[in-house]
Amino acid sequence: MASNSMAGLITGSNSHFSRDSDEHQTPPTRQASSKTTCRVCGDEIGYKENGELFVACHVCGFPVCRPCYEYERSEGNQSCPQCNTRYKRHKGCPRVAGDEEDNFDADDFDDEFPVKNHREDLDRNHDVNHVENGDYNPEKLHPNGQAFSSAGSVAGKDFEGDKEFYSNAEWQERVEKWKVRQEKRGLLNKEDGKEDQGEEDDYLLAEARQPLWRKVPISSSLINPYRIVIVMRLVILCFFFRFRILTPANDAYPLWLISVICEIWFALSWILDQFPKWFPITRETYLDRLSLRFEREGETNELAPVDFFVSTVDPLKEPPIITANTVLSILSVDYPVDKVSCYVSDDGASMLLFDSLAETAEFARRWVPFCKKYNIEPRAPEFYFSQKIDYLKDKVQPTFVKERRAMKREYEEFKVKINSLVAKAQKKPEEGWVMQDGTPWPGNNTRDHPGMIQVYLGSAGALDVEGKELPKLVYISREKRPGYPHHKKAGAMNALVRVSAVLTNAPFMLNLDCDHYVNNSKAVREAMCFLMDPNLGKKLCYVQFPQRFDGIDRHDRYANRNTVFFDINMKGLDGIQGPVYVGTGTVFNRQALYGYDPPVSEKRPKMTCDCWPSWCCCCCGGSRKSKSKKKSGKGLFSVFSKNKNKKKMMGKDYVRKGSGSMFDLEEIEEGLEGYEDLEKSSLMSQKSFEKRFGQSPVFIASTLMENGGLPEGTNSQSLVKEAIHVISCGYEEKTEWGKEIGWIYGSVTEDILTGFKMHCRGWKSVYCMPKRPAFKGSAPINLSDRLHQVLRWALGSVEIFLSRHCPLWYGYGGKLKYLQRMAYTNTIVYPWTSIPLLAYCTIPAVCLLTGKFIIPTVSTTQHNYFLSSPLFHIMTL
Ligand SMILES: O=c1ccn([C@@H]2O[C@H](COP(=O)(O)OP(=O)(O)O[C@H]3O[C@H](CO)[C@@H](O)[C@H](O)[C@H]3O)[C@@H](O)[C@H]2O)c(=O)[nH]1
Ligand SMILES: [Mn+2]
Ligand SMILES: [Zn+2]
Ligand SMILES: [Zn+2]
Repeated sequence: MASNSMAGLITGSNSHFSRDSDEHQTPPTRQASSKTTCRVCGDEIGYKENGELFVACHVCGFPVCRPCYEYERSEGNQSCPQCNTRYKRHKGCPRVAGDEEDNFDADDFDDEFPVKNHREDLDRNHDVNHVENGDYNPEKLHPNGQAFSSAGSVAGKDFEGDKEFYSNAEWQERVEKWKVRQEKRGLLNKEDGKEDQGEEDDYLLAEARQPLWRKVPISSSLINPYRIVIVMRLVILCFFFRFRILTPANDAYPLWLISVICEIWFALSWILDQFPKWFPITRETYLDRLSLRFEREGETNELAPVDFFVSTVDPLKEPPIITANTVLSILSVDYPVDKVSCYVSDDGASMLLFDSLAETAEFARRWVPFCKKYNIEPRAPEFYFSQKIDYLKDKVQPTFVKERRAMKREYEEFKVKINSLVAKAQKKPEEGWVMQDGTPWPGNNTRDHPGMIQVYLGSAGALDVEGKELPKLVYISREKRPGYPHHKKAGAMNALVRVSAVLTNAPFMLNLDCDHYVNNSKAVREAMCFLMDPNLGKKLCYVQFPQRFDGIDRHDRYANRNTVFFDINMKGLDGIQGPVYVGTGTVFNRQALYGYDPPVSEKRPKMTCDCWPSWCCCCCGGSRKSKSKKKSGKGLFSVFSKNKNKKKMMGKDYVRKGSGSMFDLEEIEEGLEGYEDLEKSSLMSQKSFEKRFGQSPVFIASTLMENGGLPEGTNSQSLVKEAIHVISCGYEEKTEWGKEIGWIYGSVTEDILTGFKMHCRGWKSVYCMPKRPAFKGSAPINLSDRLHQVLRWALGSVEIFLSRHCPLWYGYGGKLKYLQRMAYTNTIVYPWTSIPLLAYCTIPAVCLLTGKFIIPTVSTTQHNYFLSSPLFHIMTL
């Protein structure tokens, strides 16, 4: 089954080394060193009764004097001028209206934070204040790094009482590193500005600890009029129905009944549409803080790796040059190269795409360094070169113009090569396609072919022209056999999930359609501001970006832009449980796709089915045994490998050909002695894991690596073999793929279903709208394509409506918020509105033909109801 007959199968090794990143260095301007003057009025900041400096904001420590602080709390907008955090009440301060809200001020996720986090936040503030006052000094650390000496305490509390916080391993580690670096610095510049340097560092450290994102509420003066109009319209609707029901048309009773039913349906669908828009929010991210926190100078880069998925199916409808542009824009994203991998799924098994990718990889060796050197946007060459802007404007490098011209020429050459490949691919030769090395192309029959994988670039592959590493690029065509359902895009994505788990296993994955390129090279960083947030991140299943399009005519003839949906509905959902998944431009949390529940307080994720209330969850098995939880991926991995020979006894016809012994058992078994108990439990859980994830020990081991990464003791050759195994067409049989985990099957709008499943489990999602659109796609710009698309979406909704996943009755007892359920219901019942709409439109014609009228002659007041309803409809659209 497995084919590795392909020419030049290159595999990337998995060594991760960090690179000094010099492109993201924008240290914010330093604050004035004076910590005792008020930054609002310039007065001296006083001291408290107990002789300590007054601190207004416990989050950023922005220096503000007491009178200004009190003015701000009573008269102003009640929050810190720097970080916008709501001011907390100080001891001995007069109570101000709104104080009782203090517990609810931070954000909507606040109520779910474990109590400990609140404490952490508080304690962190101390330390920030410390920093702000120039007293922060790691030298004062207790040898065990657990407590500060209380001598320098300025924040009004004694540090001795707050030891728990400093036992936080992460923080400890950070301080430790910081200390080391500080010492190094000290050696380097002994005489000059050691103090200065320290202060600068203090400031950066404080800045890095500030929140990575902020919720920006939409001002009530803007949103309240809308709410009022909605309520008014609701009231008018009630009057309207009262009137309609009390005045039946006796001579045309059936007609009247139909029209009232239609009207009730319209009213209901209007309610479904309006109410999820009640609490819209927007969010702001702070990329510089992300960089300060995770990309410290002289330390390993701690940003989380991301696997990019691109799906393609038909090289004729989705031209290879477009796919190539998408791939190029991914390879050149502004992110550490060793943390980016790009997986291209080819459901069309086309040699054209295969060859185009080889060319693309070659071109990327010149394109990527060019993008990074001149920081250009967008990094998809086709769209970059067709921009009609003055590209000379803010460019200072003298070489830019020359290099740009050269690059443009090279891109044109590249395009010519791709076009000639396309031209060659127009007519399939009788004997099928033959690869460059003379072997026949395995995918000659697109419905019956083996799985194919080809790895380009990456650390073991080609370097760019400047000798730097490039992200890994992987071509994948999953196995297709007659009789095996392939489940379209959902099936392709699940294959990608498994291949990427085996080859790179990044904790986050970005999913793009082949016609959606990265328009903002910092998009992944934007997503990381949420996903790497220590509190929010663990609860997020994905970050959704709006879908934006190129090449739509000025009047948006076919309503491709979907402004109401992407700029209003989605923001509304963001204020509830999170935006729906729209199929592209989404960064996923890998754990969420594996069907786990979001972590509850301290506990590790557990698995439950959400098809029934929680009392039945014991039947689903698969919950992880507590013993195995603490094990590293390496250990569990070896447990599975060890039990390989037991598989036949378990009644499964699991035979893998030619995979041989992939892992050095002797070596990884070390340290397992004395874990009899563990072995038993993991044997049991192994079975349930296989039922869930399928029979790949490597894949199962990878699911246990909570922060991603590959288990130790693997080699890339055997990993590629395993990758071929996990994309075989029978792999998903008798597993939960597509049912409970990964992309969910059963609808052509698999995206709605997939997002819905995760929200039902209690995950949240976030809507991220950077100023520069993160991704851009090409929308169908001819009528028939657009109609097909809209029809397909409607059919997809109907499929969900008729499936067991219908939001009307699925997942009660779970954690789906009711407004969220309303929104999902709206997205799947809308196609049905066409029926009452049709009926309603024919009623007047029937009335005219039969001469019977369903509306009695109306008085002036009744007339007003009729008039006001459409009026309000226009207003609340
Ligand atoms: O068998 C298939 C069929 C489709 N695709 C890919 O799926 C994506 C979306 O398909 P397309 O035909 O372009 O659908 P659209 O209606 O344009 O896409 C929107 O609607 C889809 C269904 O809701 C979502 O999956 C998409 O992400 C979203 O952009 C494309 O990248 C395809 O290459 C496959 O990989 N395999
Ligand atoms: Mn599309
Ligand atoms: Zn002041
Ligand atoms: Zn502040």
